[in-house]
Amino acid sequence: MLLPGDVTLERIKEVAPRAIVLSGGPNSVHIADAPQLSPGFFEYCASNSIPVLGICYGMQLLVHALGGEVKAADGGGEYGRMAIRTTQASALYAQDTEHSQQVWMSHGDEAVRLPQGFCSVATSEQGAIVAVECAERKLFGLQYHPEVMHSERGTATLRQFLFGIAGIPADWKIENVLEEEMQKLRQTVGPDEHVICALSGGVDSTVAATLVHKVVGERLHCVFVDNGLLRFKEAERVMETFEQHLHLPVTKIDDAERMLGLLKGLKDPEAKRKAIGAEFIRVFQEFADDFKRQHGITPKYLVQGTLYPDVIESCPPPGSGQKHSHTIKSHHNVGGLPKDLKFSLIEPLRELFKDEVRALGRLPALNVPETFIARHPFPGPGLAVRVLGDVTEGDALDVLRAVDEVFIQTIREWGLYDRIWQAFAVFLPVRSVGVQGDQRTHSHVVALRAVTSADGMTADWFPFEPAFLRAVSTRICNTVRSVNRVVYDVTSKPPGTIEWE
Ligand SMILES: Nc1ncnc2c1ncn2[C@@H]1O[C@H](COP(=O)(O)OP(=O)(O)OP(=O)(O)O)[C@@H](O)[C@H]1O
Ligand SMILES: O=c1[nH]c(=O)c2[nH+]cn([C@@H]3O[C@H](COP(=O)(O)O)[C@@H](O)[C@H]3O)c2[nH]1
Ligand SMILES: NC(=O)CC[C@H](N)C(=O)O
Ligand SMILES: [Mg+2]
Repeated sequence: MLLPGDVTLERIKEVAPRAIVLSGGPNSVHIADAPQLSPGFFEYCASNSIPVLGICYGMQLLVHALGGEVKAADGGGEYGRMAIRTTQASALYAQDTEHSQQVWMSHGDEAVRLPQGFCSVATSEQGAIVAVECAERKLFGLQYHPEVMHSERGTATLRQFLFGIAGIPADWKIENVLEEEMQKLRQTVGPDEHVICALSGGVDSTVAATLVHKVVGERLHCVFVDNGLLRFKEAERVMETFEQHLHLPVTKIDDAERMLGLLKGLKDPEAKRKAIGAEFIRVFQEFADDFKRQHGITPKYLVQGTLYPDVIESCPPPGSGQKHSHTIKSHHNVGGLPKDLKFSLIEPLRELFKDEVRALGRLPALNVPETFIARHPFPGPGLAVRVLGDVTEGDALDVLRAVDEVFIQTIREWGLYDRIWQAFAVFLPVRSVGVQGDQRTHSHVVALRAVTSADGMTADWFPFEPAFLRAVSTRICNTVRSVNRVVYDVTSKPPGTIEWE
């Protein structure tokens, strides 16, 4: 169960957890209204023998609250890949002292002095204390992020905490999620009510639509929006794939002209995201109004394939109690929704991560075709977050479509598509000088990005062979004549994000 950072001890007692994980967060323990542990927290955990694991900010909070010292790191912090090694036997690492691994970091503060009874059990390459414990009181802290796939032994460490130290049974199953979500739907949607599904051709909305269809049948109406921000021939390809593989009725709505009109002159990434989110909803609203005119009934519900990362990165919804998290970017389907939304949202995947959604879709009960499941994610705001600045300026969208197509086709030809989480091109608002056919050119620069990830929360750049990069760059400059320079993005997340805006 997820509880907000300012949860009261009374609420924790009601929930009666068998273990507590204190998560990371953007704050520093020294900031006046940073989240704190409620009075009596440690006494409650000790008297009920509840193990506590603090991760990143959570570890800093444990150290600070129990009398240790946390300071801004001298070297500026650690972001992305870092090597760590254990320094002594510990419960958290199951007494394994020969333990070194690559982990993912994202912090500017560090513990420099530990509370009484605690010891440091691992340090980073840069010398930071990165794992601490007071095994006797079952208190543990990790400065790095064991929950992300790029932390090599992170899952093993979490398993040791939950199943070894806390003794919790491992009984979470994706089959149960399917059953629970279908049950919720049966209770929510009345027998004569109609439902619209925002369907993009991506993994999430396809799995969501298939799940909802199992419950509401032909009262589900899928809407695919061509917002003018799709990739090369994407609208045709998506409609064709739907027809061949997914036997659900889908209406395609062409909204390109209106969407691009709204984006004209917008440069700020958040302004663009908000405009796109609002326009998506306007299209669904118009579809609902048309439906009412034709059938005399207004669809009340809107299904979206929203995932938990979309919620984490977007503006925390009012009333969610998550006042301590930062808006990284407003995903069009969460933070980009207008305030006067007339639909009730149905988001069966809202608490899941992409790897879990893929597992859900592959369950025999849903049996979503692999062509949807294996697709790279593509964001709803589409190429608008890949053309930096005003997307309507010049030929940016067309150039980007052409480059992206060459990049993806080359990846497929080299047999790399399934080894990459997501790959795409970015149009930069700069020009560079080149020479082609002995002539001077002053042309576009594009960046290529390809990353590995499990859930989009963290990512690493994909290590293409030099021969691939050489081939793809030559092919791009030869076929897309207005591009004379190609660069490859070698930034992990953090410190970057996957998309550039
Ligand atoms: N072009 C579109 N038309 C209709 N709905 C869309 C469109 N693009 C996005 N959406 C809605 O917004 C949601 C979030 O988009 P997102 O890209 O995260 O998910 P997805 O497209 O379903 O899956 P993926 O992440 O694999 O691309 C979708 O699940 C869908 O409900
Ligand atoms: O539907 C979406 N609407 C959005 O507004 C949005 N923004 C980012 N993304 C996708 O989310 C994942 C993480 O992206 P970032 O590292 O760029 O935040 C990556 O897979 C991104 O492509 C979005 N998907
Ligand atoms: N990821 C985190 O929890 C970061 C904690 C804190 N904001 C820091 O930068 O050190
Ligand atoms: Mg998508």
